[in-house]
Amino acid sequence: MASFLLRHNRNLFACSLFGNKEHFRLYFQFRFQSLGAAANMVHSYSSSSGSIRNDFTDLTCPHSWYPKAREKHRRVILHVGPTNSGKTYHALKQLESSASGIYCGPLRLLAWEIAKRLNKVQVPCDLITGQEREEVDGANHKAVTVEMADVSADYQCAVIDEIQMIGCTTRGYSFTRALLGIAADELHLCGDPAAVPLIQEILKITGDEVEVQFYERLSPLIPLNVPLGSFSNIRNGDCIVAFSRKEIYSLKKRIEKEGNHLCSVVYGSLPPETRTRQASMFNDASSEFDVLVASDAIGMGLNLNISRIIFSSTKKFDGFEVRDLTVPEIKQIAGRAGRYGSNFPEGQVTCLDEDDLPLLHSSLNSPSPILERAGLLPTFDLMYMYSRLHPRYGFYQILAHFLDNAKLSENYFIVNCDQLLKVAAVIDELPLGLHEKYLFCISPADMDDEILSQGLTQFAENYAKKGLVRLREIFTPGSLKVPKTAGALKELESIHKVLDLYVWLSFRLEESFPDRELAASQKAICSMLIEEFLERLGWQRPVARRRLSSPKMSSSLLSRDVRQYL
Ligand SMILES: Nc1ncnc2c1ncn2[C@@H]1O[C@H](COP(=O)(O)OP(=O)(O)OP(=O)(O)O)[C@@H](O)[C@H]1O
Ligand SMILES: [Mg+2]
Repeated sequence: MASFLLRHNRNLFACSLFGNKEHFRLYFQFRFQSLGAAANMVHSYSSSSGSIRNDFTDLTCPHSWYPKAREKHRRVILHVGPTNSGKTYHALKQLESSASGIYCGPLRLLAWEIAKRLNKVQVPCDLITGQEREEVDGANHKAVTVEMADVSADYQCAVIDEIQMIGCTTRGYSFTRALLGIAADELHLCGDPAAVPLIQEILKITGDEVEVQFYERLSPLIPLNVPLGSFSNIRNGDCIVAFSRKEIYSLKKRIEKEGNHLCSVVYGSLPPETRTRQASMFNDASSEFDVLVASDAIGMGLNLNISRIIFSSTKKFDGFEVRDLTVPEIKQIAGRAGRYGSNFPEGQVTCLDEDDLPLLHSSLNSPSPILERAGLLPTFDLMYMYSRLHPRYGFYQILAHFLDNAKLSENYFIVNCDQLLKVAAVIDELPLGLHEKYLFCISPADMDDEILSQGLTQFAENYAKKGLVRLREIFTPGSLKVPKTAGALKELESIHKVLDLYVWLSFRLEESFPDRELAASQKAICSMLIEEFLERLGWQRPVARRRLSSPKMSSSLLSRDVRQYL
């Protein structure tokens, strides 16, 4: 029975994640309600049109996918205003004082920050992300990344942070799911005022009660009229923002060569635990790492001890083209300077290049464009029901059909599914059930990363062959080394992502990916080696400040296939 369900149920990971019978029971209840809701939707569609039956691509009523939330009359409070205006702070106050609750954030770093904060004020809080599960005794609260929001549980209070990400072209659907699906008496949404009209429009149909609270910035943010000038003008508390790994490392080297500062670095593809430690070192006034070089990975909600943001450029490559930063991007990033309660009561913002100043100034003075639509992805249940009508279709065809034929109301768009389609194209020939294919497709695998794509393919192939994937089949004995070049560093980051993917799969297909602990320990070694590289890079003070010593590695290396990249 259990293995059957593993093969067919998208939300089962919630059961293996929370792992008890009660959740199993709730899960079934939810699942059948959900299927029932979708079936009703189909029925009403066919009866109203008379001609089209079983149109599972009708996504015009996504609120009806979440019957548990629809049973509630939710009080929804929108906390909106500029960055650093106390939006999250006020929502968290409500969460802290509630008997049970959930915080959903866009970043693992934010979920970690909130879990730590709640536990510190004696509100036991679990931390759940796609790859972590830290349970605290007696916890009735959870801090999660938004993808992990549990729409089958009942909460007194819920917070969805950075709600404007509902318009994100890739992750928007997770925010929509949380917005429509979380069954809470009180739902607090924090973010940019640009999201207000859309949220109000979407929630008109749910019967929820919506109120809006506006906030003002708590400490001043001053756009400077002059660029940085010489690197000798860098000072304690500065954060330089750059948009490529190469530039981040070159800036770190350049600043450290001047001899007065040490730089922490934070960027998206660093292991999250490394990012957290780098950010903590920078935040710690007693540490020697007093300057931060970061990508826009710092741009959301984080509270860092930054006095001045310096944009190395106001253009970035977004995967398709080099384009100007948008108004919300500039405001979010600049908003990290001079956080209320930090070491710097006033924030400043400038650029390296004088030519970038006009865009910086105009963006800081402009409102973000009003959000028009929220992201959506067809649920697994809908795709499953559609697949039963077309048993010969692979997952790729099913997904492509939904993308081409989905009917949407004007408040929604279907998110960019390029990554899902890339994975589907690779695994569709394997003898896997639809749910298993779906899982591999939504896993955190960037198919443009060659090592990661190869890791995912090997996991899927081994799983299809034997139903069991031992990490040692993918990794062979050997030794990971401290990278010596930027290229080797990038490869180690990718290896970390392969291990991360194993851990992610182990939470969803628990019996088939049994080596979670081994994968987690290898991830930790990767992070330590990367951190060692970061410490060795650039100018160093003579005193060893190493906080982490690399353990002797006995075994664990990538198999021949992946090792060729080392
Ligand atoms: N009333 C308050 N008393 C004490 N500290 C506060 C108060 N309001 C906000 N803060 C602190 O100010 C900082 C910024 O607040 P918060 O993170 O809530 O801002 P925000 O509006 O959510 O910003 P962002 O848009 O960047 O997420 C945080 O460190 C928070 O703890
Ligand atoms: Mg916030």
